[in-house]
Amino acid sequence: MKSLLKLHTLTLLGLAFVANLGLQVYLATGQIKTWAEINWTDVAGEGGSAVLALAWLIMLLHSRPAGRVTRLLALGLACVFFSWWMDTLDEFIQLPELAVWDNWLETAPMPIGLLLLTLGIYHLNQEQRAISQQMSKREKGFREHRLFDKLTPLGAAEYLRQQVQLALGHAQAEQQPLSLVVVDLDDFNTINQRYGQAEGDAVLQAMAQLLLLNLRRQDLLCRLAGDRFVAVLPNTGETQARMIAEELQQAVASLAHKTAQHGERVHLRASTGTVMAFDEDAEQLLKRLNLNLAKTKQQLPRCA
Ligand SMILES: Nc1nc2c(ncn2[C@@H]2O[C@H](COP(=O)(O)OP(=O)(O)OP(=O)(O)O)[C@@H](O)[C@H]2O)c(=O)[nH]1
Repeated sequence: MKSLLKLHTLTLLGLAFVANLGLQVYLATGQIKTWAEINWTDVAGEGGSAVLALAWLIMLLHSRPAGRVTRLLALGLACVFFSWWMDTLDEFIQLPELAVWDNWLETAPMPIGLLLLTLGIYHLNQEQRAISQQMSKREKGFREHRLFDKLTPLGAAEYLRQQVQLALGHAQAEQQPLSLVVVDLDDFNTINQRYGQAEGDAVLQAMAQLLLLNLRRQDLLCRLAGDRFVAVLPNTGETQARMIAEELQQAVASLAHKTAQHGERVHLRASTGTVMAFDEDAEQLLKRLNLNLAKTKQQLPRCA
């Protein structure tokens, strides 16, 4: 309540001043009614409405940040309150028969207040729409964020599937070849075991950077899972894809990654696989790519 008073002192003081001014004008020009002359049903109806309008105003000021919408709604409610307040006052104070100005004081603020409230609600509606748009953008951003790998700056498996599907569409439309290359570290598990998970993470991050450096601008690199990376190569036939795979394999073997703890060189080796797209969907193409890699892996001598 204290903070509410601090923030909206002027509004509330202004309203208290105007309400008091109305009371003083009525007291100066009229006469206080006797108990018997007071219509208590009117007092309850008009006074109750005034109290409610004041309660709405306080709740509004308490819950909304300062700004145009709050100003319009607050002013509107203040006018409505004032109108009902003056209405209530004349239940207690008898004004001269000939006075007409009191009608203006009671009636005029009401339509002005309702007009301001309408304007306020209109702008509130606009404000809500803008907020909803912002929220849905954020939600989309969040959903897309989930498509990206947390360790490397690369797209993750779902993103890869989506991009392969798109690339297949483009390749078909442009009658151009499309190939995929998979690069998978050999015995990566041993690196984790020997140097720890954190060092394993560092190796995967270095791998991502290294592969990116060795690919062309038009290629897209994603992390399919664990130590498995897939590059989507547009406008690339099988022979060229094999050459790129070979280069990537050599780059991995030449990488002199040093451990963070003792600066020890970690010797890396990778197996690769390639596929060129035919008349198939992303799922089938990736399956073929994984099978191709599995065949290569089978031929590897197993490390102890
Ligand atoms: N440090 C680290 N390890 C991971 C991450 N994701 C998966 N791994 C580990 O990577 C290892 C992958 O094991 P495997 O699929 O057997 O691969 P590999 O040891 O390279 O064996 P081959 O591929 O057959 O040569 C598992 O031990 C996983 O726990 C990660 O984000 N960080």
